[in-house]
Amino acid sequence: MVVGGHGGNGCVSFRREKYLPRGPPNGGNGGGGGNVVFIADPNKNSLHGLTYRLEAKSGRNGKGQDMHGPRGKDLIIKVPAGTVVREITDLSQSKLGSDHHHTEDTVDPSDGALYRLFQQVEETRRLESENAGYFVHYPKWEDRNTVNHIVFPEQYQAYIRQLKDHEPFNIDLAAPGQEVVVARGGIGGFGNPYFVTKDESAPHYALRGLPGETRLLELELKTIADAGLVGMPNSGKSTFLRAVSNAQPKVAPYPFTTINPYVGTITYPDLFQLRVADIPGLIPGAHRNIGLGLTFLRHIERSRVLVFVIDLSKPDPWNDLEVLRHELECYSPGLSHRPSLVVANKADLADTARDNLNRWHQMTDMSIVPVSALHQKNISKVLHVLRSMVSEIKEGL
Ligand SMILES: Nc1nc2c(ncn2[C@@H]2O[C@H](COP(=O)(O)OP(=O)(O)OP(=O)(O)O)[C@@H](O)[C@H]2O)c(=O)[nH]1
Ligand SMILES: [Mg+2]
Repeated sequence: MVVGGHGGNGCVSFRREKYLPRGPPNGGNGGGGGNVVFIADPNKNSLHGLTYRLEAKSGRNGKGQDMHGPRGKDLIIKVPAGTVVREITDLSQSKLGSDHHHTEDTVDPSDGALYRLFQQVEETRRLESENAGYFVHYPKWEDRNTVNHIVFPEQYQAYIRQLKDHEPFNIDLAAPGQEVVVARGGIGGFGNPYFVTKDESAPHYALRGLPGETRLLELELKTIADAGLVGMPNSGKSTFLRAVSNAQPKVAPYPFTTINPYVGTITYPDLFQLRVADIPGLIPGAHRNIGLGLTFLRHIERSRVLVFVIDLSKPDPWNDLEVLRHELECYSPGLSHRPSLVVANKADLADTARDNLNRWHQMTDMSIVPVSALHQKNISKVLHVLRSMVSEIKEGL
């Protein structure tokens, strides 16, 4: 939930001087509330550490002697580049909620918590619209002031209109440095000098500040990588990423070691860099979300080149490639045709791997690069091919 800071109230006050007991009005305006701002930061890799309620500071109230209240401080939140921000106006629209699972890289409270948050937002909105107390009154003047005829300042009206009819967000913070105000701070109230007219030289009222915008947002990190490692669990994707990049994802001899995408950077000798995402393993049925498949498929969608990592020591490794392609295609038609290369891993496991490779070569003209990620054999061949593929795509953009 994001909440803009409350606007400070305007002040009702009059100048007091020794020989001038009822001086002109001099109440300051309230400061506007701070905004909640998201900014895409290329150095952030996950949404960890974000709290469920992000609230900017309120503006201060105006004071006598024409002292305007200072604006509330903005709350600036750095999110990873590639974060998609969606506003939830109706729980059934929630993309993540409907996947019935929760990953660590998304701010995605359990269904119950999500529902409660949603109710809170609705409640806040209701109170805002019912809160008719727009005015601050001079002490004991509540009953004497007649404010029904007062026309609100245009800025104030505009803010109220915008609170009522804003379009729900759906923003892709893809570009580093891109920023968006996700909840605006409320406008500050006007002090009593604003209401001076020729008939009313001493208004005994001022305007209250208005609440900031309150919104319920859903954040999803869609990793943008040059290449994504796509493979069955345990095929050696993480081992491969460790071998080629600065990243140190966990490697273990069992499936689903990797449960969150992990992005590593490969630096070539001439300092050219590529970002490679280690994506959790896919299994048959992933497009129906089996094995948390949908979350992982989303990350694949954002990789320019797909690197299929296939365990060459298993029987019929080519079947794995077909299963993976099928899952990609079912998730997003056309995805399986994205530029790709096949890394046949565990080529060091002698007998089966060599036979498999020979048979595979006979079956297809596709380029299949045998490697041993574990022993770092033939890795440079993959890096060479990968670089030329990515460069070609980038030049074409
Ligand atoms: N012999 C051999 N074993 C390998 C090779 N590459 C990876 N392994 C082993 O295979 C197992 C799985 O490796 P990981 O890198 O964790 O596999 P993964 O594809 O990331 O697995 P998930 O994260 O579960 O999807 C580990 O025990 C690795 O040591 C290789 O080239 N040769
Ligand atoms: Mg892994």
